[in-house]
Amino acid sequence: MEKFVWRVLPLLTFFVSFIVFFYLQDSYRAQLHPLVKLTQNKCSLLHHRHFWITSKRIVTPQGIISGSVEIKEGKIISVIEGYGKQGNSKHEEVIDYGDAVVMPGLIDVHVHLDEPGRTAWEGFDTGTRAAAAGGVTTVVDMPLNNHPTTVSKETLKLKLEAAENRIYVDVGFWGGLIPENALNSSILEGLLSAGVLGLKSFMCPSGISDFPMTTIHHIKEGLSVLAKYRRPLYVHSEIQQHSKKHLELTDKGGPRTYLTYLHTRPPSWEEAAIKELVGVTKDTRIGGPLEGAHVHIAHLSDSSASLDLIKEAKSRGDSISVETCPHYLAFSAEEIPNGDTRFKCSPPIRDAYNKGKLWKAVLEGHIDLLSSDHSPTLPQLKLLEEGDFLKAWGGISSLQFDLPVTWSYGKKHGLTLEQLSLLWSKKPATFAGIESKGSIAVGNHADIVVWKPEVEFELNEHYPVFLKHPSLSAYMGRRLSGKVLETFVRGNLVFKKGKHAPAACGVPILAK
Ligand SMILES: NC(=O)NC(NC(N)=O)C(=O)[O-]
Ligand SMILES: [Zn+2]
Ligand SMILES: [Zn+2]
Repeated sequence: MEKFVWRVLPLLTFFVSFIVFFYLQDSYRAQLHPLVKLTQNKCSLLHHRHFWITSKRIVTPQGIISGSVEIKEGKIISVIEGYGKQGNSKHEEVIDYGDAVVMPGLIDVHVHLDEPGRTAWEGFDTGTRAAAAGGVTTVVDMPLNNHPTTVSKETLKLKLEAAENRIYVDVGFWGGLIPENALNSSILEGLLSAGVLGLKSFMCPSGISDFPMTTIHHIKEGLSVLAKYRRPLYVHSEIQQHSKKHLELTDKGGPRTYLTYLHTRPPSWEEAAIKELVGVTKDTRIGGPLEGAHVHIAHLSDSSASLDLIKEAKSRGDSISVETCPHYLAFSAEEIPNGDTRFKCSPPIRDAYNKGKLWKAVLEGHIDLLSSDHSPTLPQLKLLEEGDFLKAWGGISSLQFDLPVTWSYGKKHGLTLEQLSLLWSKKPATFAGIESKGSIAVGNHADIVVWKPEVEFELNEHYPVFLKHPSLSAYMGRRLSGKVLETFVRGNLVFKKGKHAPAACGVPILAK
């Protein structure tokens, strides 16, 4: 027995010290170099910091090439022609994507993440996981629906605290322009100095009590501060045109009928707002009193008079731009089923004729960029059971599907991959002032989506949707083409084959 103990004991001691040594070494490393450990092991599903991506279809500012992109420490350091080729720095890992499309990650500048305060509606964690799964590598968060709203440097700080270690893609922030801060330039300057990328205001009630609407007078005040910072004003451009009495008279068959809702918010609301705005944007021209300021029209739905006003202002040299959203390009009023409040948004989805004209404007370059206006809520506030279009929350949930939806509907209208990339990456980057993103070019962040435009899938209950409330999305049940395979944010592989990287390593983007 004693002999046996003497034989086993050294072996046992060896094993125990072996385990203790590795345990201690690991925790020692973790304490000394937490960032190094995080970067190498958790931020990315790929453990290389210097590698190549090669594909037969890479969307670059010079067109689609068959070639390779070299990525080092989160940045693009070279782009060369020739599938499978490596430049001077050979011997690095090469990821071969064959004929899958390699494109700049999408930049969605109009997203309501609702945190802090209404995390039950969405949140930084769920919203940015959904973004990563959809090839969206940057989102810019709206200043409302979160509580409190982002209208001062103090409330921006709450946003930043809530976002810490919880964002899977990079996130910028819009600040809110409301009557209170419009009349107090020191609050606005504080908010802009704290790093919001620009301001957002509403010309009609926002549906959120601590985000009151602004008149054109407040907007002028806001623009004079923004001119100094050379940052844009983002405007929900609708002005209420008639009384409640009038709304009742135009009731087209009760609150469950989509036409009833459509008639409560006619295109004349958008036209009235844009008319007032272009009266002010003339001062943004070079040499004008508001030079440096810029007005951006949120979610344009009317492709007639409103669009003409914007085109005229642009041709006169005003600093103005406009976006529309996938839901105005995918759906038309005629096809919205009675009571299906998933489709309620403001301004409303209009008829098929309007949609056709909107596509034409997109393809001809009159609409500068696309954004989701992802604005979820709780299922009970969407009134899915009741189906009351007048009382339900207005907002469409779509963040994860920006790419396949735009592609599926756009390709029928002749949308090219280069146009898709301009509308979803380059133009939004320029508008938001984040020039280090938005294109596959040397020196830029390696924010990349790898996807297969030809692969079709059905958005059914088996599809992995990462949004907080998948059932709210108007796209559920649709068959789409364009499957996202992998997403890189600053060289970190944050999403692959339905899985996210273990740690949320997105960073806040603050203007300087
Ligand atoms: N409070 C909101 O989120 N409003 C949004 N609602 C929509 N679009 O229906 C918006 O951007 O106007
Ligand atoms: Zn809006
Ligand atoms: Zn919105």
